[in-house]
Amino acid sequence: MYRIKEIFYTLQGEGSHAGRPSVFCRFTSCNLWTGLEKDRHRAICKFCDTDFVGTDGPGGGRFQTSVDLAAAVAKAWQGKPHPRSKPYVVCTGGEPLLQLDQDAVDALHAEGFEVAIETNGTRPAPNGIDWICVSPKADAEVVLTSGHDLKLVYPQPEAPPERFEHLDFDRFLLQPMDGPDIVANIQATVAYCLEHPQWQLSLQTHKTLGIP
Ligand SMILES: C[S@@+](CC[C@H](N)C(=O)[O-])C[C@H]1O[C@@H](n2cnc3c(N)ncnc32)[C@H](O)[C@@H]1O
Ligand SMILES: Nc1nc2[nH]cc(C(=O)O)c2c(=O)[nH]1
Ligand code: SF4
Ligand SMILES: [Mg+2]
Repeated sequence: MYRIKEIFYTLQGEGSHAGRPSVFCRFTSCNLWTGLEKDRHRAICKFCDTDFVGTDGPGGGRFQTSVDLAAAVAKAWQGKPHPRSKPYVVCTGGEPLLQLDQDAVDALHAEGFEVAIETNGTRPAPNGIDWICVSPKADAEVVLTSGHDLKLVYPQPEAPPERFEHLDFDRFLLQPMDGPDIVANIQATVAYCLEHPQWQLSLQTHKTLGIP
């Protein structure tokens, strides 16, 4: 059984696929925060911008089988078929790797999707995921040490970018931490990238665009 907060169609807002039409499948629950505001101060990850509690969002629910889940994702896709572009699903959360298993990846592929994931990197991934974005958190060990994007929210004083530079990723991105200090964080992120060109800026474009 898969517990899903919401399933929706939008543009990928962040990372190296920003702008790509995508179905977002947001898994309920995270291993680094309960998702409740009363617990935020003692969470391992304290800056989360997302509601991943429950199954009550648009398209959310409990899906008994991987085939049911993949069918719901396919139903959410609104793009016209094209020979050179597959439908694209981004599994996120919450922490998707608490639930996303080999069956679910295979069922999404069987529905014709290219499968992407946004993860905190603290759990191993099933085989065959087409695009892996790991976003490390200061106080949580990364076990998923290879993938496509390494997207670090910046600044996290206990997680400087140098700590991750040796990992096996195609791209290294810094994403300004949203919250009360967003203006200063954008400035600091731009300055860091200009000095360390192995890092590139990732903005959360969906927030500026006012889309989900
Ligand atoms: C909500 S998380 C869900 C996936 C997974 N749990 C993770 O942390 O990667 C999706 C993305 O949003 C980023 N994120 C969360 N809160 C943020 C914030 N306040 N500012 C910038 N990025 C944030 C995460 O680092 C991650 O890259
Ligand atoms: N448009 C859009 N792009 C995103 N990229 C990663 C997101 C996430 O919450 O994982 C996200 C999101 O919530 N919306
Ligand atoms: S690991 Fe991801 S989902 Fe969990 S609290 Fe942090 S940003 Fe939110
Ligand atoms: Mg988000």
